[in-house]
Amino acid sequence: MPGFSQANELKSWTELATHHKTLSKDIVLKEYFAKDPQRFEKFSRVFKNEADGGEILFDFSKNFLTEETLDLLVKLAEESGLEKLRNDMFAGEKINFTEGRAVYHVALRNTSNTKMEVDGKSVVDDVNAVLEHMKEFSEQVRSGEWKGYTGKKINTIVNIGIGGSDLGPVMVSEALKPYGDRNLKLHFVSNIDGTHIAEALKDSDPETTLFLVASKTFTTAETVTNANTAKTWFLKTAKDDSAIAKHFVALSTNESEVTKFGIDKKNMFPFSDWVGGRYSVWSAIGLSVCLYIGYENFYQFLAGAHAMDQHFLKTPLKENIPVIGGLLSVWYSDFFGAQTHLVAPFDQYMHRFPAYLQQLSMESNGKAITRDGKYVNYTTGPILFGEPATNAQHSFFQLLHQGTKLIPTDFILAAKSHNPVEGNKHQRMLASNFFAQSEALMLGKPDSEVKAEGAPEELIPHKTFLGNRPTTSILVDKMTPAALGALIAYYEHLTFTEGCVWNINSFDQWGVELGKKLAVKILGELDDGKAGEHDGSTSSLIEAFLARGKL
Ligand SMILES: O=P(O)(O)OC[C@H]1O[C@H](O)[C@H](O)[C@@H](O)[C@@H]1O
Repeated sequence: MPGFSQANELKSWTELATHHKTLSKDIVLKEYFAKDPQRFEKFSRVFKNEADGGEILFDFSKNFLTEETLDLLVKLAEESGLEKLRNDMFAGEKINFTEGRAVYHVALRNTSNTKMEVDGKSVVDDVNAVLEHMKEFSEQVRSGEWKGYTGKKINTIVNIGIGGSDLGPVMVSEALKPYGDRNLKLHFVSNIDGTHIAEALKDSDPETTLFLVASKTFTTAETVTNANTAKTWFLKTAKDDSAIAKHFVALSTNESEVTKFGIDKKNMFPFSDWVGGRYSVWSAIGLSVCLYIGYENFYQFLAGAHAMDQHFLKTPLKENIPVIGGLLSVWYSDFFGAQTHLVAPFDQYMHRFPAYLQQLSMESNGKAITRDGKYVNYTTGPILFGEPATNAQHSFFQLLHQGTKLIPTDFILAAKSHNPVEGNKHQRMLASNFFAQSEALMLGKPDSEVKAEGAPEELIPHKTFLGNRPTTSILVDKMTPAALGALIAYYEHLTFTEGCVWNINSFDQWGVELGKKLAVKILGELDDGKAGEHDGSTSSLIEAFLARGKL
């Protein structure tokens, strides 16, 4: 435990509160740029990705910060024990103390084969053995050497998993679609809503479909139910249980449940309990991605994340890109009263990125209890949301520009498009919006300008934009596997930094449990056809469902 309970007991927190009083009255971003021609240089950082030689430019200069702010925020990180907690994570210490586990997803992408241990035992060989198995298997499936039970090549992959066993694989395979094998059809089935599995099966042929049952625990009701439905569907045609081995593999930590389900141990891709669900795309859970983009690209994805890990581990805090991102988030949440964090990728392939980040951020830092068991005296994890731009501009950006809320926003763009159609015209239009949005959010539009344009007097307030809305712009060279790996790792370490300052355990998820238990109880009532003891609303709703939903 760190030497403090509540973050707002820290000296730097009090100093930040005093600093905030003056800065919040004074800061007008456009004026700060006018006053300081070096502002961009001071507050932007370039990440050099050793994995593929690419760069990612993080421009923090359109945020509410001065050199004093940054120094105080760095002091806050130091006082909160960020360096120790980070080093403990990289040393395999059990920093997820409520579950007695190490937090070691960084060991899954240890492409430099650095010594990494848990309980004094190296994990490097085990991690590499699973990667080797993934390589061999993905090459066999992609080449057609792996055959279905009637001797046909696999052309459809159905990943059955939910939460971290779904969001990472879907997001990454969508984001890296340009690297995908288009002869492989991918389906991701997560929802217990029968529609999800039914639609995937309608589109699949049992002779050529491979099911990946992805579940860390292998006890998640949705996944086990969907997997059993898939098995029944498959056996209806295949008839013989021995055919399962060619069509079902498991990605899990739970060997006994996997074998109980009927999947052979040799078709199981294991990982360890020190991999949290929302950090598991780097593990065997990423097999669908590996099958789709091929092992070399998957390995590059890991290497890009590893490069960001090394940056996070070794760079002084003031230059440390994810640390700055995390501290800014704390700054907005706890001193400016921001409730949200918007992430808008200017990249259609990244359309599931905000959904992925929602689990990463909100399952990690949606907590209110400090590491020593007290209720926090301040606000913690923001509500993260987002949609790809430019679409988002045409829906909810109105609220960003003229609403009453402060919404710290990240914009992400890759300079080089994978599809430079029409002589790159689309890309230039996309990029022009990326620049225009952050500029407009900062500059606003004063009433004098609206007036000068000849707007009628009564419309002037409606057409005026206050501006001074903060944004972080993230410019990637090209969205390669290594760049995406680094970008995800950036958000992971940003989330880590926030949780450390707030002194909460970012690595458990007890909050998900209650709903699951209640659902099991009510399922029994639905099976019996009668509502049990509930409040008036819940029993009436159950009765109404029973009356209307009869088959
Ligand atoms: O991979 P599984 O064990 O099936 O878990 C899937 C998901 O279920 C949960 O309820 C957790 O909140 C998630 O963190 C997890 O990713």
